[in-house]
Amino acid sequence: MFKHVFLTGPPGVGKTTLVQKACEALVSSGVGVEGFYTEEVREGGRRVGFDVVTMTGERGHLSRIRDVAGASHGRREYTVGQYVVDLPSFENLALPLFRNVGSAAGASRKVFVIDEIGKMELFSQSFIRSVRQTLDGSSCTILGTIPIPKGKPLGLVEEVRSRRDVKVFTVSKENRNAILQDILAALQDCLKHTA
Ligand SMILES: Nc1ncnc2c1ncn2[C@@H]1O[C@H](COP(=O)(O)OP(=O)(O)OP(=O)(O)O)[C@@H](O)[C@H]1O
Repeated sequence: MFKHVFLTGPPGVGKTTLVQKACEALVSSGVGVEGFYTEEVREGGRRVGFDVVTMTGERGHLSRIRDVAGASHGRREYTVGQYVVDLPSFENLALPLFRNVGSAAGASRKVFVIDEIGKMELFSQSFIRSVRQTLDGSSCTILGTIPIPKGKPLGLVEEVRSRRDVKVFTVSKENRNAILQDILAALQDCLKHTA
């Protein structure tokens, strides 16, 4: 019996788009949706970083390329390739969402979106703890995304992938236009068991 649904697949294949379509359908059918997704930020045609966007429309930095990130002022820098992760900004926006969904009043018939559990997000130990708590919690269904394995295994990502209560869909260019109904069916099934 699955409790959570995760999408995986290569970068840019359409995971976030599917999460957004699934959320629209869930909201139309009366299911509450909370959480966040990440969105690339472009300036003058080039990608300058990523933002975290909550379901209620709040937005903050997740990362910026080095030349627009500003000076670190001696603070420890967390980087992924050319991107400098803005850990305080990410944590200020994302962590309160977990606290809310974890409360008894906020949890049932609700889907909590975590898009994504990736290298940048995993610099936050508080985020890792919050994800684990939500995965283990009794009444909330997660719709999340994880990257495909590449290079050094990412602890929490592999943990999620191998959990018996997580249904993982692998998104490809071939199936991305046909997989939404299967994702929604899996989520409805999860919700039946957590309601
Ligand atoms: N089914 C589709 N058909 C055509 N284009 C699509 C489709 N789904 C997504 N795209 C386009 O592909 C691009 C990447 O989509 P999206 O952000 O959903 O991918 P992603 O897998 O979440 O990427 P990332 O790994 O960077 O998070 C976007 O420009 C989006 O409009």
